[in-house]
Amino acid sequence: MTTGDISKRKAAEAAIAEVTSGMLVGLGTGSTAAFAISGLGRRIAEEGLTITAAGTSLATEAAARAAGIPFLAFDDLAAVDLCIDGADEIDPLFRAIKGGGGAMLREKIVASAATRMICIVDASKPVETLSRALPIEVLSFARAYVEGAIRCLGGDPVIRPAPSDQGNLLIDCAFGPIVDPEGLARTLDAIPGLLGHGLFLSEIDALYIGDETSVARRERHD
Ligand SMILES: O=C(CO)[C@H](O)[C@H](O)COP(=O)(O)O
Repeated sequence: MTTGDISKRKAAEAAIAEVTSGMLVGLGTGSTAAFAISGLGRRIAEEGLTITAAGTSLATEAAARAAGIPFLAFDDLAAVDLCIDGADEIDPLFRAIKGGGGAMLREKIVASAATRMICIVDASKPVETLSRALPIEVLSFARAYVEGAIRCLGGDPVIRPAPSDQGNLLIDCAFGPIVDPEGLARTLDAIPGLLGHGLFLSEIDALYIGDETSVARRERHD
């Protein structure tokens, strides 16, 4: 296991300690969330933990089912007790870029439905200013229009070769340092045909940062 994997696993293992029987747990997508899924499967087998899960991608659903975690159909999801998910970058105000795995649309729905969201990352993810390319999900019919709108905003759109779980286009948009994430999110939310983006600005309540030997836990204090 790489150093990064050890760090991700430490963050995930610390976060799943917050899960208690009876919860509906939103499970994220990606390599860090995968450690949370396997850890919850282990707790179900060893401790008799009883939970139901909702997933943020088809890959997560398959992994959860393989781990023995009872799963709710996505379109039956209305409210989630606790969401546990990774991030690609997160700033000191708990504003994050997600969607490296292309799952940010479902991730945003699950996070928004959650009473509490925990973000689990390794030490490479915290940044002062969000700046990595921002993933967006786009209706194929609106591709040229949305690409043009992104360029007008100073972004450089690059289409991914594979579509989203919903069959839509995934486009990474490099904006450079994002100094006003709230303003950019408002602008993106208003573009017709743009179905979702990876800016998570208010959803995250707690952050677990793992490294090789320890985990730092921080709570959001608004
Ligand atoms: O947003 C995501 C997937 O859409 C992931 O949480 C994000 O890409 C982090 O992935 P990893 O845990 O593999 O570093």
